[in-house]
Amino acid sequence: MAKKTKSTKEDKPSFFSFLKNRQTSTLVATFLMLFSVFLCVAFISFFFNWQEDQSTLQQFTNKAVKSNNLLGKIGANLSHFFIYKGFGIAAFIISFQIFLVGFYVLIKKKLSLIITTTNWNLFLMVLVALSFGFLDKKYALAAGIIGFEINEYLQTFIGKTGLVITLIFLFMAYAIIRYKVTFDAFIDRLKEKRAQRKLEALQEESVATTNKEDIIEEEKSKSISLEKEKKSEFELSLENLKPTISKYSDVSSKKEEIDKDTKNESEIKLKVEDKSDTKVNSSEEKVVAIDVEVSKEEEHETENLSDKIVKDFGEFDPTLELSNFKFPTFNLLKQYNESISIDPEELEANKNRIVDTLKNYKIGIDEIKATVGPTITLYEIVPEAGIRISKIKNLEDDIALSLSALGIRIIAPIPGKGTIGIEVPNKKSTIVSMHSAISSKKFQESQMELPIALGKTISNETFVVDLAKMPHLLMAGATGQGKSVGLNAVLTSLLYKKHPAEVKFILVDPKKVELTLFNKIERHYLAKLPDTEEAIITDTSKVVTTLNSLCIEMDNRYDLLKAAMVRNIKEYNAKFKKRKLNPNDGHQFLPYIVLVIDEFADLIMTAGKEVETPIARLAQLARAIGIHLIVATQRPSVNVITGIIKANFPSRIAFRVTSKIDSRTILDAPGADQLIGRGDMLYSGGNDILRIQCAFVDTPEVEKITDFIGSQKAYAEAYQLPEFIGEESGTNVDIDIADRDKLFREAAEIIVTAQQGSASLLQRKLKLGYNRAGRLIDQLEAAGIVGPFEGSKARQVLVPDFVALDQLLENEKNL
Ligand SMILES: Nc1ncnc2c1ncn2[C@@H]1O[C@H](COP(=O)(O)OP(=O)(O)OP(=O)(O)O)[C@@H](O)[C@H]1O
Repeated sequence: MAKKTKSTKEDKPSFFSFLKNRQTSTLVATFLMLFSVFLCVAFISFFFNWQEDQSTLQQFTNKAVKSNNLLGKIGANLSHFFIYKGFGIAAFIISFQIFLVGFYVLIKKKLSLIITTTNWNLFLMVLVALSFGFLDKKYALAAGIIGFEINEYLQTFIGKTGLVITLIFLFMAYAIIRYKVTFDAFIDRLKEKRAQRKLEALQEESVATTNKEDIIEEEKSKSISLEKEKKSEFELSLENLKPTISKYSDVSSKKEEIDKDTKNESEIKLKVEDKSDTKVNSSEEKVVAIDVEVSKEEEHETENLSDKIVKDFGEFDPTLELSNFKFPTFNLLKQYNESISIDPEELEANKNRIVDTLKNYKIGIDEIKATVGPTITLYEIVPEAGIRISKIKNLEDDIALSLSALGIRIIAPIPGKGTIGIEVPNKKSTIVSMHSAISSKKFQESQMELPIALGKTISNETFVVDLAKMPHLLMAGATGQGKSVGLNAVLTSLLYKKHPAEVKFILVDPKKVELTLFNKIERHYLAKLPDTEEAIITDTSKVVTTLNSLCIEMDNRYDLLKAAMVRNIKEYNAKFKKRKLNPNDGHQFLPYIVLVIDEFADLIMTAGKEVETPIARLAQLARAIGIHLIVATQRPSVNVITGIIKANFPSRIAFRVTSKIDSRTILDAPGADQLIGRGDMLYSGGNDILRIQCAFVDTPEVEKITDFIGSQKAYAEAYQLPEFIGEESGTNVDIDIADRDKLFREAAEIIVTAQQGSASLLQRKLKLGYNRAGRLIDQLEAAGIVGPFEGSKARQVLVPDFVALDQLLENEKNL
């Protein structure tokens, strides 16, 4: 059937079947090619003579009229028809196409190809005519009437710009569809050129190292593959009607050709590899190719979870809850006239007295220099050569007596200077205001953790110390010498520098009146025990509970530090801010806690060891976890400031005391008995003793500051300290299993896991109120899971693991 159809098709005489005859086809081809030459010549001649020939066009048959066109009247008329009336310059494409058709016929190209190229060239001709028509009218001949008219027509519809865009599109469409010009092809061509250049360069070098051969090989394969692509593209454009399979077979055959061609190029490599086979030159070493496999780099994450959280949410900001908190302003503090008045007469008189007195003891002076401070003037003496300092030191009291002035202190020698200092009080002392201390650059710019502006030194410099470094402070002084003012100066400094989120105070004030003003800032800055009304502690029994609670807080904080694997609160908070500690594991930002105890002697008198033990424990251990103690006392006797306390309070402040013994108790040195009072103090930070005039802050100023802070938005409640259950709350009563808390099992597991029997742990982990956590601990004790109450220490856990816990609870049920 198929066969039949085929034969009928073949039998039907085709329009172009005469071309099958080789003679006719050659004839037609020659005619077409010559005709195209004829047209081309006529067209060229037309451009030079068209104006003169215009009149001859109508008189085609008139022999008398001659045409200037090289090809006579026929040439002129044909040119007029194709160029003037037709497509202008683009008419040359017709001449070219006719030549091409003739050529294709001659070489027996397929008819389909002839038709396709003809169509494309006609399309191109219209496009070119259109483009020329776009030019000015004076170039009308370039576009021909058809080009011009189509142009005019289109311009009325899409305007000039529209036409330009359309033309660009049509030209691109022509190039893309006909020649397959694509962006990829363009890139490939560039690559091909580059590869070719590299190949040439490498060949020039002709260094036969294996490495380079590989590169050449690579480049070659690249160039081959590119060439392949190029060839196949070319095939496609010419024979785009060919079935795909034939195209592939072509490519493979071409590949072989290419391989042959490129054989020379790969000569360098072949030489190296063939060495062993040919054995032409035995002296040449055998090169064994080595296949190097580079192990893949392990992938690494550039950021961990905490970095990601910090990136997304920023660092943790502890001040966020009270982000609008405003620090107290300077104008809340009173300003005094603080310019130190130097009275030359006074200076001269004092100098003479010093010189005369020393002369009495046969001590000659080489030099004397005076430094005037706010309360005292320091006279620095350089004794004559040969005078032993110990002599002056021994005469200290006598000299002071001879100078017959209150508050004289002799420093022999001034540490690090080799001079002798004699401090003589000024007749007119100057008040050092808290304003000047707080507003000083030194304080404002300090980067300390807990900066305190204590006052001014003899050289009138603001004295700023870091409480966090102290780490605890002992303050002593007889009544009315400026202790309370000193405490207020410490607290005020911290209020001016630290956000409520960063520091919390626990204030113990047995006198009940000194620190009451700070009640106003309870929810900002104070810490207190749960379920207590007043944050400021005035009751001795509560002091004991608070101290023990603080010990629990200390233990809890140490646990947190341990879990966070850091050594101190600063590192811990930095880690927490960087979101490296998970709040779900109980981690939280830890504020510094400053415990201030006024009238410590009173406490020791009433509570004795009960107070001393936790204070000593805190003083010994609390520095790393941000709990700092400031203890003030009127009576610095040895039974108040015991050895164990003294040992843990390296920083001490002594206001004026009544006896040398007291001075020795507090400072381990005399001098405090020689002070003049009213804030005149000695500060010992370990080795040196400095004389400082304490900054003066009056009660109305403190009131203004606390009012200023108190009027601002506060936290919902004061900072909660962990509850401490006194011994009396420990229970031995058996609690009925049925009455147990629902969370009993969970609580037991937490306690066993942590191996630490504390109510605060349960509070944290189970998010419970203190009372419920306390009850749970009682129940756990009754069940024999935790041991009895042990004071400030966490209870012992009696069950080592879950297996033992399960067993214990199972046994209970069977009872
Ligand atoms: N730094 C100072 N500058 C000037 N005057 C001061 C200074 N410190 C204290 N004073 C004066 O001394 C008086 C008593 O001070 P303060 O109340 O601090 O004494 P105190 O040691 O606390 O006494 P007490 O132990 O009896 O409470 C103040 O009212 C003030 O006039």
